[in-house]
Amino acid sequence: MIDPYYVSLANQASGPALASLHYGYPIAVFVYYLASSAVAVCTLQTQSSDEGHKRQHIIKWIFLFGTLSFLVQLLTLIFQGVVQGRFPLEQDLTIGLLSCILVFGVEFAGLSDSSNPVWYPFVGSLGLALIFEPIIWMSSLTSIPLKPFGFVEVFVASTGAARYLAFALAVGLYLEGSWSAKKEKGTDAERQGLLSPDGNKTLDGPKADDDEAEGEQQQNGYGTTETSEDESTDSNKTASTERVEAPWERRQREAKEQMEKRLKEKGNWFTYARSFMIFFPYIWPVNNRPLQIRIGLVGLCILAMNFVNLLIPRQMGILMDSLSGANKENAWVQVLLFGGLKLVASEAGISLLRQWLWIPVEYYSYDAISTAAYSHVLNLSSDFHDSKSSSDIMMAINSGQNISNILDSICFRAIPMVIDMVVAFTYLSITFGPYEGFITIATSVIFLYIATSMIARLKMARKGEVSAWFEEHYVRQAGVQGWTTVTCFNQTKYEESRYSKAVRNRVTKSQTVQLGYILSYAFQFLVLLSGLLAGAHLAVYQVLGGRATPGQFIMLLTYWSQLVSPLNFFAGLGRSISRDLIGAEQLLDIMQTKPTITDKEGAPPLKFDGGHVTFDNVCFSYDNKKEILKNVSFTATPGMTMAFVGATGAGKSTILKLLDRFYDATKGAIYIDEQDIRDVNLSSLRNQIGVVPQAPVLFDDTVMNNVRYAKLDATDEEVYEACKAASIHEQILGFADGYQTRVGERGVKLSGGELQRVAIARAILKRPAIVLLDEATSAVDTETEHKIQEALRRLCEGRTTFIVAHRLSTIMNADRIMVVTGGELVEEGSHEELIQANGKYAELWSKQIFVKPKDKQDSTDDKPASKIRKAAVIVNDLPSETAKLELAKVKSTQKRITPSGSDAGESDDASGSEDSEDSTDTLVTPGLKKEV
Ligand SMILES: Nc1ncnc2c1ncn2[C@@H]1O[C@H](COP(=O)(O)OP(=O)(O)OP(=O)(O)O)[C@@H](O)[C@H]1O
Repeated sequence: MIDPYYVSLANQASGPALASLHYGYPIAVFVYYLASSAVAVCTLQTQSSDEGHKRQHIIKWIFLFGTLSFLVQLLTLIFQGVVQGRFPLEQDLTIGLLSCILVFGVEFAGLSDSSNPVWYPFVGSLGLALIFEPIIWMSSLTSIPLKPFGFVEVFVASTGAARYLAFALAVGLYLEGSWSAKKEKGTDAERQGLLSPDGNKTLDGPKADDDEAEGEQQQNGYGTTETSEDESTDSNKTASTERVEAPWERRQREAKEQMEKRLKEKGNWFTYARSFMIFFPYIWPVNNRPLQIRIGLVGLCILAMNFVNLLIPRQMGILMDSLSGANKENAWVQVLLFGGLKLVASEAGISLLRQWLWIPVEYYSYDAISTAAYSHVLNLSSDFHDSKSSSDIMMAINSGQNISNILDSICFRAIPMVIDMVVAFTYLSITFGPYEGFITIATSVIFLYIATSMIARLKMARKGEVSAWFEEHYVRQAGVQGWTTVTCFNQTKYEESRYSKAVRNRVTKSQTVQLGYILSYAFQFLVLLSGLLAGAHLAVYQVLGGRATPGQFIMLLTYWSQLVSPLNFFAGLGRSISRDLIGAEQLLDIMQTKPTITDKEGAPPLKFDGGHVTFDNVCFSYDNKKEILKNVSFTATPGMTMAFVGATGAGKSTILKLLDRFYDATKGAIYIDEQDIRDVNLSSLRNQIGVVPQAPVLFDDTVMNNVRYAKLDATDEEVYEACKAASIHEQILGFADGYQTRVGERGVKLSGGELQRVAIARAILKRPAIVLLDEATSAVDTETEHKIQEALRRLCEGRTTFIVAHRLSTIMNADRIMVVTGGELVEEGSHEELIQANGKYAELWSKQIFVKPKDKQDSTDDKPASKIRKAAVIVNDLPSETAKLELAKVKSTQKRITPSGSDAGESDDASGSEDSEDSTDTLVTPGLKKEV
């Protein structure tokens, strides 16, 4: 048997065909491996959740064996070279073997790192090896005369043959494993009945098993009593020790899940990346020719920079040679050229030009993305804003920067760096021969491999650090924000110790991470240093042999120093792109969300004609599951005041939200002056509606600007008039800076009553045609309430008004009162009519007017009367005369309906109301339409 390597050893010049085979073999395997792995990653095959191949372990060791066999052959070659004094060794063969060690070593590492690899890159590499190796043998046999075998030759030949057999075995094992896995799958599926025991149709085999297991778990889990005590204790333990997910972790997890979900939907990275094309008009200045020209020039600058990066080390070499006399160049001219090149490459050269060209483009995209995202968010509907926290939305809008970062990383850093590296590799290979090129590539590959795996290992530690950092931040923020609570409960010491613990925790974690990074950098540096030393030795060897000049040696060193930063950059590129993608994903998610409340195409503006409002069989659900409003129908004539009362959560505020089109009815329709509000222009509808919400939110601005927000072009006089009408003018003048007083965040510097009156002033300034009051008089004292009612009376005068109220005394004069229960209108009528009807409203009314009968009964013996009276005042704010009158009405109605006067509590209530007489305050006049 003749081994090709032996034959090659025997011949220094193996011919161009064999030489190209020696180079071509590892290159073909490596290119195939890289390309097929890239395809596997891009088409998401690496994310498969199948079980790993059962022969993976053994195939992995075969790869290691193959790698070692190349190493053994190389060592034998060196050994033989030393013994026979044949140096330099045959270049093609040596580099071929070195490259094979590198390529199969990388594949071995890849196989070791993944528990469920995509197989075709590995199996295909083995297939290529099985094709190439016999061709190399044949080629050697035909191009080289045979020589007799010695021990070394037999050893080398056996090693090659063993590798070939091992590779063939690996392919066989792979095929056998896949085939038997398929068979098992089939058998499992065949063994499964068409119906599972619980009657559900069985899905595919393993999944069905899982489902069954899950089913069993469920049977023994929630809702059963069979769990043993130990188990339940264990599960309790787990629940109590489970760490609560921090908001930032949740945000990141959700964005990552969203990204993975979308990736799966899209099927591969290419279509996934295409969904980001939505941002294209914000990144590429579509209609801006000057900016487009700038982008073109930036591209030229990048290419020029690549060229200068190539020239500088070369020029340095030439300068050195001119100094040492190795060439005949004028050293002065060369040093000038060198200086010129350095200047061109410096921050004051091409870089300056590139940045100057780029700045307007960069700000164009920031401007375009941020404004578009902000405007999109403002135009999204209530369902979106209800489902997202404001901080999440804020973060997403800021994520526009992430998209620019990705482009910046790829276009301005990755591509030029790849060009730099390819040029360096080619230039070094040409100047110092292919060995030097090989050393450069090998060092780069090993460096990248080590750096990326170290970064991956540090990921957990880094996550812990970020988590600790956020915790520190939250503890600090909670302490400062909740200072009043901390001080009231005298917990300063507790907060101090909590904070110092959080800081200590963070510092410890940061130290671990920092140490990890330092060690990782040291290790990466060692790899680069080894490569540099190997390359430098080789170069020295070449210089001493007269095949290169000292200047070229200097050039080599300069190139190496230029390689370090691209390599570091590439090691972290994957991580930074995936981080930016997660950020961009949040923005993409928002930009792809369509508003649910939109104008119909060509919707006309609302033609207002008095404010006739009709709800026609309106049904509504927030989540399409629970029905919140059920067949709500009513009509409000122009100028009418309509009140909604009922238990909390009954759906009162929802009715107002539908009218203002924060949501659309799921069934039925709402008409204003006989126009379906869905058919008119949204802006014109909202122009006609003024809302005074339960908890008005003011901007952190002056009182003047806050009121003027309702009508941006209102004069100061108009604002004063509105504030006078809202009975707040005098009070504002009493503030330190009058109308220029800042109200603080969300209006915290104003009292509840002031806040509500400013909100009313705003609504008055807007002069709406329809007024919506959602609990506009809650949580204020009687005196203030009186003022607010006064203001409201002016606001509602002559306008169709809808009021939601819990304190019935504030709406008893409304034209029509609707009682809402569980999303349905159960009663309607005026106050008098509803009392007469003695239904739900009368029940609510008597509860409010007769003030806590049960408490009173329970407590009369052991509680001081003053306390009882105080409790009464809070709810029953009718004056004694009115209270007596109302009481008489309710009592007479009850007597009429239940002549026996069966409810003893009611009569007790009556006496209770007597008690409250002297405690009731001045008349709270709702004063809307009717006087009591
Ligand atoms: N944005 C929302 N998403 C989902 N459900 C909601 C939303 N807003 C309100 N709900 C639910 O709808 C129901 C009715 O709410 P609504 O605010 O209309 O009640 P309400 O009668 O005005 O109560 P209250 O008197 O306490 O203000 C409640 O069960 C509430 O939990």
